[in-house]
Amino acid sequence: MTRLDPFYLIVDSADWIDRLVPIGVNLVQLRVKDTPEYELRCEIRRARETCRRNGCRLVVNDYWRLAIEEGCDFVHLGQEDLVEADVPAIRRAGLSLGVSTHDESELEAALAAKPDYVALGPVWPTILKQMKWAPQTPARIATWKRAVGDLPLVAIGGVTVERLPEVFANGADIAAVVTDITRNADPEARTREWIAATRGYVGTATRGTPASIVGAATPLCLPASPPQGGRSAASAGAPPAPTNERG
Ligand SMILES: Cc1ncc(COP(=O)(O)OP(=O)(O)O)c(N)n1
Ligand SMILES: Cc1ncsc1CCOP(=O)(O)O
Repeated sequence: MTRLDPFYLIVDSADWIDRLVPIGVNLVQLRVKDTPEYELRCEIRRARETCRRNGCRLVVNDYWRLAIEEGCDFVHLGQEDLVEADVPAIRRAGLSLGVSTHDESELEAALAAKPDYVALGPVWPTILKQMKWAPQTPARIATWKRAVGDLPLVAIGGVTVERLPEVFANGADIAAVVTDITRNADPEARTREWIAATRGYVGTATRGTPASIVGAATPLCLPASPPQGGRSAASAGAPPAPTNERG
């Protein structure tokens, strides 16, 4: 069991990971949308190598098959992804699992999958994406923490450095962030602020397998270009990938 860092950065490219992880990020999610598989595989591979070099845990959002194939050790699934995913296969491959929740029935479904963390969101309004759910409010973090007990609880949605004391005071173990960093005028400086503001909360969340023991190094991809014959070099010789790689 390793500790999950209380600062959980979520970004949409390996470029962001190259830029921010070396500053001292210990837990990062690659959340890429609407990208062809060959590019995704390259993004995951680059992200994984940067994280490996910097001792950072990499969580791959949605694409659990690619995460397994690329030797990653942590995936995040939303509720729809969870229904479609082969959770036993994820576990057999040794990956840890985080799951999104927005209401009680989703929490029940998430807990049934025996995840390594549960995420609650959006705690505050978010500008990242349209949400079907009203903001949960910080008080709801406390309700969720009572329900999940020792399981690490991630608070997500509208979280800023200034809101961190409220996030942790209500029982979250981990605060996840996108736009407070990526849309800041100085993302590097904001990342440093996040790191400083979360150090006092290190040591509460402990699920997951050490990154260092999972997956072997594989070559990085060349800059994204469509593979010959529609398959990436990494897939050549491997069994045909399912048409829908999304977890
Ligand atoms: C830590 C964390 N929490 C929640 C989410 C949202 O996941 P999901 O519900 O699958 O929505 P998308 O990210 O796919 O838009 C997350 N990615 N990470
Ligand atoms: C992906 C996601 N799921 C719940 S809230 C959210 C967005 C988080 O982004 P931000 O930190 O910018 O509000």
